[in-house]
Amino acid sequence: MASAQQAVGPGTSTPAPPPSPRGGDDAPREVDVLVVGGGSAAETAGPRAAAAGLRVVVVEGDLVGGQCPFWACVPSKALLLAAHAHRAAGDEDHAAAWQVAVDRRREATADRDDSGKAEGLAEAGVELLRGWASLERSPGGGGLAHVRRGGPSPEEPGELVETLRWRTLVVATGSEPAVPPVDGLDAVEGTWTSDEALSSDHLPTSLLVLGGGAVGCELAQVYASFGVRTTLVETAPRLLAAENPSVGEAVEASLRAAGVDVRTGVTARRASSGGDGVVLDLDDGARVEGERLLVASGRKPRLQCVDGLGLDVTDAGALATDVRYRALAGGTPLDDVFAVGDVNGRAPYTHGANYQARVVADALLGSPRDGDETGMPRAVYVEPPVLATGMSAEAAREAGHDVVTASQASHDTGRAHVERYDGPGTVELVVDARTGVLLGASAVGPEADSWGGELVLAVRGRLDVELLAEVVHPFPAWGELLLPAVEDARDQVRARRGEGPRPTQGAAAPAHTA
Ligand SMILES: Cc1cc2nc3c(=O)[nH]c(=O)nc-3n(C[C@H](O)[C@H](O)[C@H](O)COP(=O)(O)OP(=O)(O)OC[C@H]3O[C@@H](n4cnc5c(N)ncnc54)[C@H](O)[C@@H]3O)c2cc1C
Ligand SMILES: NC(=O)c1ccc[n+]([C@@H]2O[C@H](COP(=O)([O-])OP(=O)(O)OC[C@H]3O[C@@H](n4cnc5c(N)ncnc54)[C@H](O)[C@@H]3O)[C@@H](O)[C@H]2O)c1
Repeated sequence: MASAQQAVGPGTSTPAPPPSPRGGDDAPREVDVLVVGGGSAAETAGPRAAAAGLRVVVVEGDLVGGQCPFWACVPSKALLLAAHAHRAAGDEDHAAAWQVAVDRRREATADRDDSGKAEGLAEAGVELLRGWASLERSPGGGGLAHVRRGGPSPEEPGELVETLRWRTLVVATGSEPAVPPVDGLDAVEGTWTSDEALSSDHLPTSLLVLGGGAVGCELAQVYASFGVRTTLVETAPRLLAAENPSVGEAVEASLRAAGVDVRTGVTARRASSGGDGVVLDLDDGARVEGERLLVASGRKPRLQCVDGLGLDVTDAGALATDVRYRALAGGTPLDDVFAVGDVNGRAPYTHGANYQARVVADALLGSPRDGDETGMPRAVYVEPPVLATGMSAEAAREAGHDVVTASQASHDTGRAHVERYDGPGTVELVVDARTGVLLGASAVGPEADSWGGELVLAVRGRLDVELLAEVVHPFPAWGELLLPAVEDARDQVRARRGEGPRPTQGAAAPAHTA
């Protein structure tokens, strides 16, 4: 397997805030808040705590900013936008368009120069210490952090540069690609994780994508759009399998339209070198090949630095936390150890990390509160994009809700008529049949990542379909799509209550009329 990202960075602390005091000549420096991992979560929590006068140190072994700006969200979105534009232009010069995309990706990621991010922390009064941390916790609370520098990863951290004493610890170490149990995978040349797929300048002739989650779907659409013969293999019966089925169906149609050979309901069993480069044997007897194999089969939290702290770990391998993101030990929340972002596995998105970090910052400032992730959005930036929030219908039923669902095709509204949109996409609502409260929703359609924000608010606000049916959207905005589905759900809820549907005033206008 290709190596993970290289250790980068000048290898020095960013000089800004005054150094924290030492406890004595040889005693470690003391800090109020130690944040391990300088990604999205740290960039949110650190400055908030420092602004309140706390001595905050962020320890980062790689790039300040973490995954999102350099290896994940930003480069993937830069490539996706370039890919959508290239497809829309109908241009056949894939090599030239790929070069434009790579240039845009470089610009968007500042060529992986994190100095601006480091300066941002310094300006916010946060001390940055570059290196890999390993941790100890004292029986009475607080503990030590040993920071080593020069090695490529927490497993090979390099020389000890400093030991700090912390009062409160925020573990924000993110996640790394998980390697699936596929025979022979380790021995095969030409495998990529998303890191390589988002940093390579090379446009392969063919690509195998293992996994049909967000990474697999987004990157399959990117590479196929630039003429790469792309095959995607997914174990589940559909893509984005945790969402309502209409999501996976629409995304599959989009990927197929971009030329991706989508194979769902099959598992890769064996990988070997041969053919175009890499060969995968699937459990349905088929054999597929590609110049590169992108392993996009999930990520696992990075827990190396907390080895030995006795913290609880979930079945999914994440740090267990309570609703205030306090780490648990023996089932009990610790007041001096928090875990935020991908490392706790609760909401593995940049906005999830940022939200949790805001909640933790409030606790650090003496105003603890529970986090509430109801309505946490899940977006996938294929074209047309996906926006899902709250529970899928299946998850709601499993949680014990009596559910009604209602849907509306994205091409069946005035805006679609104006834009001549006849592509895939559906809005689907998941409503509690007893209360009429919107439990969840998914939307696939043009700009759904933007107008679907209204569904996030509705789920987070626990709004009911009676109220939602009174919300008026401007004509001809995409948001008008919601009304027919909302009215359908409302009428189903009324019927369940024995109220019967009430005729709707000015009911959903025929799709293509003003
Ligand atoms: C390909 C891809 C695309 C994505 N696209 C999106 C998207 O469009 N939108 C979205 O919301 N989310 C997206 N995500 C998810 C998003 O990137 C993560 O949820 C987010 O970056 C998590 O932030 P974090 O702060 O928890 O961790 P990270 O950003 O991973 O930061 C953790 C940091 O900790 C450091 N670290 C680890 N161990 C130690 C240690 N012992 N000592 C010192 N430092 C350490 C690491 O070097 C790393 O920099 C994407 C993910 C991938 C893989
Ligand atoms: N737009 C976004 O917000 C965005 C974009 C990309 C990634 N992310 C985040 O990054 C993380 C990782 O995403 P991901 O897509 O890698 O993981 P994922 O867990 O969402 O999806 C992995 C998929 O791989 C499949 N799979 C596993 N082993 C397989 C095998 N042997 N053969 C065939 N299929 C197999 C699984 O069934 C699953 O559907 C997630 O937390 C995701 O939310 C977010």
